[in-house]
Amino acid sequence: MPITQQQVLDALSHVEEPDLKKDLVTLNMVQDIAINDNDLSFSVILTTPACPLKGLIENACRNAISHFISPEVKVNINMTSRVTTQKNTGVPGVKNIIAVASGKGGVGKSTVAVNLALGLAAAGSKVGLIDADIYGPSIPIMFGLEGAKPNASQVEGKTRIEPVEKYGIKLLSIGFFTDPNQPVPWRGPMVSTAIKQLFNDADWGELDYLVVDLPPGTGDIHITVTQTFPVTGAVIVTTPQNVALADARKGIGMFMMNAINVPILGIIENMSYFTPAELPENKYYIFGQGGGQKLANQIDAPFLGEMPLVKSVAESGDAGQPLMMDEANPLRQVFLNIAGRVAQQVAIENAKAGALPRNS
Ligand SMILES: Nc1ncnc2c1ncn2[C@@H]1O[C@H](COP(=O)(O)OP(=O)(O)OP(=O)(O)O)[C@@H](O)[C@H]1O
Repeated sequence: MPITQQQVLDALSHVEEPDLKKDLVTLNMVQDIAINDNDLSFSVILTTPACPLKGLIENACRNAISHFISPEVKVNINMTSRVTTQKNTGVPGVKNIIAVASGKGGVGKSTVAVNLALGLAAAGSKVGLIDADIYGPSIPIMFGLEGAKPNASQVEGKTRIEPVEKYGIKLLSIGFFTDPNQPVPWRGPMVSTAIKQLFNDADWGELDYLVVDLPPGTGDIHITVTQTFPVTGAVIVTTPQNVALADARKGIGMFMMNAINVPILGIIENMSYFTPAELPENKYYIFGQGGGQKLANQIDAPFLGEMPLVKSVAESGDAGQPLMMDEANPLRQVFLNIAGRVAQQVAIENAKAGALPRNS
């Protein structure tokens, strides 16, 4: 008996998307079914190319075909993706805005923002990065782009800024428009206007994720960004010390305020432990252990991962070669995992708001 399309759909309706808690057929994630005698092929449309559940879902599909139709069927699955979006982000073509924030300065927020953006891009997403840290923009240095000046043109009387492209992502920093040797005495309204221009006057094209590196703490820029643009969620970076965790909690409190109401995608703990290069198996928890995880538990948010304190991280940032660009660096995998978890949380937030693969 030849296999029918309906049999395939019935079999795959037993496969649940673990995060979205619905079956693949209901979610319209199964497409392009083609049957040729005993050969079956179809596509599964995931919610992000960085999906950490890709292998698990593929296996579950194979098992379902084998169990509900026949183990003899030769199955070819094309695992592809369409990043979901829940609302107009206010920036044409941009599907999701991810804010990266911290309570304290110097905890590695920019390092995380840069490598998160590159990690999402490495998995195949279209990614942009805004350095909104108006008081200490560090992204030009981390990308080796000091002194870079983005092209700007006038289109129908409006300024159009071309984001700079490097390492496969598009980026803009407030630092491209200021003199790095001069302090910039910004007033509140000037800050607000400058930040909005990075979003509104730039030609971002089509982006799956626009990562925004916010300044540390809570202030004008946070309010401008969260109230002007519907941010999909915030990633909070902290170190394990109690002082850092206390400040991170304040930052989280701001995102949770009614007037702001930005979902927390999760906590990333940086500088979790120190590992000397000559003793890679040893972990020294010099700032205390488990603080980031505890904070995540307290606010009922996911713990997205921990990053050790490693000399190569600081060196790569200073050299303008982010660690994600060094294929040999073992921390690269740590960031790919973190990027996968962040993308997963974005998809979950989008699904909560009713945005599923079929309608994004
Ligand atoms: N895991 C790490 N191991 C070693 N050095 C790190 C690590 N994370 C960050 N650093 C270094 O610490 C310094 C501060 O990091 P970064 O600029 O990312 O912090 P920040 O929180 O964005 O600071 P700011 O207060 O400027 O916003 C940088 O020199 C960076 O290279």
